[in-house]
Amino acid sequence: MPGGDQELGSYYVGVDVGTGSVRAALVDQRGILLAFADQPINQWEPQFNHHEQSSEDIWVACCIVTNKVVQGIDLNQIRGLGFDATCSLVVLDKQFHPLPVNHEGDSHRNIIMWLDHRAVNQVHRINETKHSVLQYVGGVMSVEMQAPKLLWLKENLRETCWDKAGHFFDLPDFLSWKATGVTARSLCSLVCKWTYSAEKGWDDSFWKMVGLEDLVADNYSKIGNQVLPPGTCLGNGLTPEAAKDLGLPAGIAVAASLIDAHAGGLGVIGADVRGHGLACEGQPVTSRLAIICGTSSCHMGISKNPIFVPGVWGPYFSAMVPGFWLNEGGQSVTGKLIDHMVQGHAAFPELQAKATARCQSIYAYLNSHLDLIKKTQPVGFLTVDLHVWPDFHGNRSPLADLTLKGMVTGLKLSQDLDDLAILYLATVQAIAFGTRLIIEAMESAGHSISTLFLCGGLGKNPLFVQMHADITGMPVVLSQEVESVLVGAAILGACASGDFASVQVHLCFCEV
Ligand SMILES: Nc1ncnc2c1ncn2[C@@H]1O[C@H](COP(=O)(O)OP(=O)(O)O)[C@@H](O)[C@H]1O
Ligand SMILES: O=C(CO)[C@H](O)[C@H](O)COP(=O)(O)O
Repeated sequence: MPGGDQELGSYYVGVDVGTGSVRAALVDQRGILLAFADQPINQWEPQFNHHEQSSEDIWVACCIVTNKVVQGIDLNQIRGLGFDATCSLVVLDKQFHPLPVNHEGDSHRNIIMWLDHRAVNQVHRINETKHSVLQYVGGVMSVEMQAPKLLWLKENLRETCWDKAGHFFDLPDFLSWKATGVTARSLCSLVCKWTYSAEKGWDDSFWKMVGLEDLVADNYSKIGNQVLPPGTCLGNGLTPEAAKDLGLPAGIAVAASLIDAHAGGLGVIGADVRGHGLACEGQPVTSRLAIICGTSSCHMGISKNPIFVPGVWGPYFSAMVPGFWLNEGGQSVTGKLIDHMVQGHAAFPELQAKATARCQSIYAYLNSHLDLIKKTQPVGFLTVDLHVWPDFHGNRSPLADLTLKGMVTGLKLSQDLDDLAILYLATVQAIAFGTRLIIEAMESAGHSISTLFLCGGLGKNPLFVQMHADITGMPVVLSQEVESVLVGAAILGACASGDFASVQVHLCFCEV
């Protein structure tokens, strides 16, 4: 965060709500992380492909982690707060109380998560309209976006949810509302998940054509009719009530939010890499692809002019870096797929026992086990006759086909730890090949990508990083600060405070 004229000793708090946990960090004016805390969050899967969370649970987790990271510091030094979160749909009634998004009527579960695929029929009908807004989501709307989920609620929970609803928020916007009482939405969420255009606003004809004309009738008050760029200071800042919950001073600046992948992208893509001897030094920022790898992977590439990439979301104007167009490729399950493959294997209990005995994570153990069994060949060759197709939850990009399923070929009768390690390797390789397909699609449409900037939980796995470098043939740059998504969130708070005019960041890097 260069160029600020703020006093030394100013701090910013970033809060990152991922799929599996909430994290907070205290960050100083150089972008250095001084304190970190995390807290797991609940998920419910009441039926196959229905994934739900609770906005109350998530707020409580935000409060726990924020209170922890500011312990022991002078609260007067905290100047700003920024949130990022997954793009899940939060439903509240007209008095801002949670409404159920399920047939059981459990209003605690008031979030349809981003990876929920209940609205298959609805998204199919939306895509059949071939409406022009679909050009800006790669030509095909994803079931993971908000319009199909809203239509599902209208068609399936009319009385218990739809008719009572007063506010539909993207999760990042719910958090900024909860902190400030301001219902303005971030340009990032509305552009990327709700079909809003930064240049033209809402398109009434789309909502009318898909059967959601009621949202137009009340001038979009339920889904947002005040839209602000990420990093804009909201209202009068942190309310006294939210300040008490979070353990922060009332009135500090709170920023309009970002979706989590976009915060990660912001945390790494504009980095000043001078002096580290990196191959990308001197190359334009548009040659960088930020990949944010957690439960899912998101591939964020920016351009000066709009680029239409079939099967890749966008182009979205100013949704991540102001003044640039964004294309967002993605794989719906990556970390979740690796966990699924490893935890479902017959040798998983043995793996857990052996990793625990060595005080290692299961992934560190598996990586060293692969090194043991690879003999003289490079580790990647262990999978010459075992292959995984990774679309266990459909394909987000570039095929944009939610009906696709996963596949494993080359299985044998044995199920020992060697087999588990090799299956894990094949899964990681399949995910990296998916990234390569996304890059190829982006390049055929006009992007020119030469370096990958990787962050998120999977960035902590050296095998995952190395396979991405080997399979794409591109250098992978990692931030020395592994929690880049949190740095992105804190940058928002720093901008909202007025201490910084831009969202650029200085970090240290190493190259794979
Ligand atoms: N140290 C690590 N080594 C290997 N994998 C890791 C490590 N830490 C996290 N992961 C993997 O990263 C994924 C979660 O990443 P994270 O960014 O925390 O997700 P989310 O933001 O979706 O909650 C999980 O699949 C987990 O197994
Ligand atoms: O759609 C997305 C971003 O546009 C993400 O996939 C979604 O927000 C989940 O993120 P994560 O895998 O980090 O939990």
